[in-house]
Amino acid sequence: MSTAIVWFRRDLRIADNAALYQACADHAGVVPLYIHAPQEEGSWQPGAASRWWLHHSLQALDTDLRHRGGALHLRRGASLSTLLEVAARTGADTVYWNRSYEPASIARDTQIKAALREHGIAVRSFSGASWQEPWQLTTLEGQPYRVFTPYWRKLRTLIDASEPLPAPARPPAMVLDGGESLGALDLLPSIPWDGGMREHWTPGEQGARDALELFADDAIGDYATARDVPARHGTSRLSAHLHFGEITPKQIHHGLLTMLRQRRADRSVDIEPYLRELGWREFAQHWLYHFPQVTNEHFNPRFNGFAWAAEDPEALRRWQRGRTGIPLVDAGMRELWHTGWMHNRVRMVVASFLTKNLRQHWLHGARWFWDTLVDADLANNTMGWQWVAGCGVDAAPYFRVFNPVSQAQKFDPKGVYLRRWLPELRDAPESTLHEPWKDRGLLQQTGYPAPMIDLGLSRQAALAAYQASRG
Ligand SMILES: Cc1cc2nc3c(=O)[nH]c(=O)nc-3n(C[C@H](O)[C@H](O)[C@H](O)COP(=O)(O)OP(=O)(O)OC[C@H]3O[C@@H](n4cnc5c(N)ncnc54)[C@H](O)[C@@H]3O)c2cc1C
Repeated sequence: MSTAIVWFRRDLRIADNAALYQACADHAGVVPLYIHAPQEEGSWQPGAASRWWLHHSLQALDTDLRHRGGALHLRRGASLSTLLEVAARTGADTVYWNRSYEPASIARDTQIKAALREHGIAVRSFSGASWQEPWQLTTLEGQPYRVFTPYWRKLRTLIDASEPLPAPARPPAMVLDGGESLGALDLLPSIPWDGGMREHWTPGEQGARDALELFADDAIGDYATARDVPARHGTSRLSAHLHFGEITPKQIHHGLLTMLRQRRADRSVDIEPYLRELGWREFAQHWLYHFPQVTNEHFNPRFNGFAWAAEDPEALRRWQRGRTGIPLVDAGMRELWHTGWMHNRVRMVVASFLTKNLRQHWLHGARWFWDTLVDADLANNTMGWQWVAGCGVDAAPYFRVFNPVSQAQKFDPKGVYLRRWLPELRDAPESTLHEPWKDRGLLQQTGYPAPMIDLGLSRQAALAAYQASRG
């Protein structure tokens, strides 16, 4: 009887899992294994919110495997020695995995593949949760893409809505004793600050499917406009599920079309704007694959001489806590703290405020997001921060400084989002809600802070710094 190990990593699902599917087809015994080895993720080890999600996602995967007569074998320690040990114990002759594309994972997996082969153990790796491998698309000149639109045009021609792989017909039924308990991985916070996350999220494959159904029922119809309204549940909220590989773009595409066919007499729903956003995710992976240094360095070297302000711990603290005195910035930062997620438009606004009005280096923001986002993703987060800061790929020009007041007036005119996250301003009249500093009495009564910085003057200072850095 031949035995294989399926090494789960960022693919915590059973359906549309090529590694699992193939291992179950080719081997009588299959050991589903997860190795907790955060030290192998370089300088970007998972933050607190990601660890919380991971705990629950592993639990969900284990439950699903148990329903099929298997169990997730949990270990911690170095991946290579653990794989060798589990292979020796079970007699496994092949290790299966789905690829991850972050620089540290690529380096580690290359090494592990070679070492396993030296030990006579075969390795079969499969495409991760993406439409294309990040190295597959190139420009006509054979170069990586640096502009999204042509990248997406090309990628779109390669995407079809074919059916994703089902769960394996013969499930992995091999149960090993002697692993770690989930609790022993120490992923949950010791102080219970995770109530808001529990309220908002259901990690795991079923949670991802439910989120997709909700999106198909409620929001896909007017996604193109509603996606910019932070008070609405107008986006799919699938980012963390995608990051942990609980669902794939292929499943989303096929699933949406199927659900729309089943539920709607009206066939006119256009899912293209949504697919395009998934394209940004893939563009980020492509970019990070070709330019791995960007996690810590400006992509545009012109910014190497930029005069970022000195690190200001007090300013950073006010931004992190949502006490800047600028309502949309504070609402977003508090949404993040409470739920582990922030609406995309508000992410752009808070990032612009930090990197332009406060002129703090984008890495300070990227690190905070890394620790607090349930969807913290090295490619997307790095691209998002560098894009807003102006130094990234296909980035917003530096002089585009988001004005948090006009953004709130445009996308949250009645202040529904602001009132939701800023209890101090819940009863503020619409006339002053967006600029509460215009009513000193309101600030005194409510304790909401005065703005920590003048938006107009700080914008001018940022633009002057940018001009100076260009020489
Ligand atoms: C400063 C900043 C930091 C960000 N950090 C992250 C991060 O760590 N992880 C993360 O997943 N996204 C990040 N984003 C991108 C985006 O904000 C989130 O993907 C989105 O808000 C997630 O919500 P959703 O799933 O409802 O999105 P939807 O609008 O439903 O989009 C569907 C999916 O498309 C992908 N997507 C959408 N917008 C983008 C984008 N701009 N760039 C890349 N992929 C995108 C995501 O996988 C998302 O789940 C960041 C954006 C900014 C401006």
